[in-house]
Amino acid sequence: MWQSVEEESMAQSAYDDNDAGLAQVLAEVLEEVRQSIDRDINGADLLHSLLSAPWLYSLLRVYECLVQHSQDAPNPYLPYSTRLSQEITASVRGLPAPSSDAQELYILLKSPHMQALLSAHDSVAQRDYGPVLPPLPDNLSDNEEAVRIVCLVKNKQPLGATIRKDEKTGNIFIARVIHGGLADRSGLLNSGDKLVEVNGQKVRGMQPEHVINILVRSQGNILFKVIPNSTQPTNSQATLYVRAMVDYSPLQDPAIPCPDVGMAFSKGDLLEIVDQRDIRWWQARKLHSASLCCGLIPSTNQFRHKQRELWWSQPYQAHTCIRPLSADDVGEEEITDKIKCTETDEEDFEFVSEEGENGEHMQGLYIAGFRHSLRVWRRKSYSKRKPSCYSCSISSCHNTSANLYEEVVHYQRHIDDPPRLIVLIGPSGVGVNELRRRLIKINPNTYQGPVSYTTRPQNMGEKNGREYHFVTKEVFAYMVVNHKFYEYEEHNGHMYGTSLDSVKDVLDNGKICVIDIEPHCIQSVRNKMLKPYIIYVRPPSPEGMRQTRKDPHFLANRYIKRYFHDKDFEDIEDVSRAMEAKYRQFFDCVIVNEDLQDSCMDLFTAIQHAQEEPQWIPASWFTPDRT
Ligand SMILES: Nc1ncnc2c1ncn2[C@@H]1O[C@H](COP(=O)(O)OP(=O)(O)OP(=O)(O)O)[C@@H](O)[C@H]1O
Repeated sequence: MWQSVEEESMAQSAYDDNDAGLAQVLAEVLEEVRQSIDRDINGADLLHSLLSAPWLYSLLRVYECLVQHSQDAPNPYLPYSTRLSQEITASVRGLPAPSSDAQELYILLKSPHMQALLSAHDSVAQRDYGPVLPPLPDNLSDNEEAVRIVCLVKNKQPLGATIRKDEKTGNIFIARVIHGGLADRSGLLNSGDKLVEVNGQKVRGMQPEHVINILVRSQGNILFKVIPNSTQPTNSQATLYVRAMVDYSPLQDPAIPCPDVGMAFSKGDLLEIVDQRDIRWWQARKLHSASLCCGLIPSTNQFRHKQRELWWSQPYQAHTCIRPLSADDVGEEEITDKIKCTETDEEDFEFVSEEGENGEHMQGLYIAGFRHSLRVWRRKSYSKRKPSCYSCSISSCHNTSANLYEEVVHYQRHIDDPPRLIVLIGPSGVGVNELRRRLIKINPNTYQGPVSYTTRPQNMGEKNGREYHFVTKEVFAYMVVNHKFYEYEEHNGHMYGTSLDSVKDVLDNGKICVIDIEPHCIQSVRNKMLKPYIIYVRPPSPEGMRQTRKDPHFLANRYIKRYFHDKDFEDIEDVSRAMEAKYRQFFDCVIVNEDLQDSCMDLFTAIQHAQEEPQWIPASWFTPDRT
């Protein structure tokens, strides 16, 4: 704190002035009177004897003690900041040699405008801005002891609670209080509380819609009379973090008890589940979302409910926010399931069942592709391909995962852990190979690809274990049957495959293994050992592709190169859209490959991020035993 020399001396004198006692003043007056006696002034003698009287000095000492005490001890009745200011000034006064900063603080706090400001603050802070509750009615009978009167001030936020009606008794209950909502934050309304009155109107026997109308029409304060639920279930379960595996929209879910408090989410969203007390409907919020208020999401029990076929046989009925609930309604058997994505799509089913099936089945189902060796085939195959996962509608692709959610944990790779596997995915032609190739070329000591297996004969100049592991058909078949490959296929009568062990070899050598795979192979590499970080390479718009892919060409077959055509760009965009719709829940990162240099930088940054910063990974990959 800076202070001029002049200010400093003023501060010192102000401090000294306040310190001068009355005794000093009296001593000076006494001296004056003594001089008056010498000058023979009438009455001076009398005044001198009066002022020198010991009792006067005793009185003065008592007075000074009282003054000192009142200055040192802050007034307990003063409001907080004024009192604090007094405490500080008293402490400074008590210092034998206060520093210049302490003196400046003293002057500041003693200045009239600062005291006025503190006083204004205290008077505002002391004012009660809460609503004034009306007095309790006098005529409350003895058996109404447990009644709670709750007054909430209506604002633009929803109440954050739902109600239900017990059809047998006509009673209205608070069905659910949403975490982070107005009712929850008040702490005064709980699920199971019986609603007796709203704004003086008895609600028993009313339809829930009618009660809602009363609430909607109310202005300002809303007065609830409730009988608290004495058996409040405690939320003992810890917060659960999950990744959504499907898209969900409460507005299209006929089974949700109240679509208005439902929370929509998309595949890949990270959700924080804060309340699982209701076995069918959990309360969750999206991670990194600005809103603290939770929403209802279907629980995994709801999803797996055995009666879900029942729902499909029933006509769709739009639900209002308030659903009358009969006593029977609470029975689990009555609740119908509603997750649209449980619908079995034959083609889709075929697609996911691939994992874990035996080799022959896999072969018959799907032709995997090796981007680095057989991309020609894949490009051709898009145009020939029958409607499959790439072209089916988004809704029919909901069944990619058998689960609604995947539990996740925040994971920070330990320095001694092997690097995470880096997986690149993208529609053929988007530039996955180009990016991977450049990454490895720039830093071959850090990045490496796995060596694949093949049954084709070894060419001149090739070395076993460098270009390929050259194996017999029998060995290859044995490896297929034993699920050694995460990807394999036949080309020109020869088999090609990449094994999980080849990937592990690279990782065990401390290098970052970078692979590019077809998306349907994701599940083959998603495991605890490899902890893959999946990067999706997305094409820019067709116009962006056109601008950046003027010169590049791709191999139209093994020997002939051809330039991209407009149709290629449209195809790439279509395939990309379908791929994302089906698999985006598995993507950890998305890179739009427009400018090649920028994309290389993005890829490099993403890989660094994956290896060095905390990431959400499936809980099943986590090893808790590391300290
Ligand atoms: N951002 C880019 N700008 C310009 N050209 C690019 C870009 N990305 C890739 N290319 C070029 O596009 C062509 C196709 O790229 P690449 O072979 O990597 O595709 P791919 O996704 O691996 O598909 P496939 O597996 O079918 O080959 C190559 O000639 C490559 O150099």
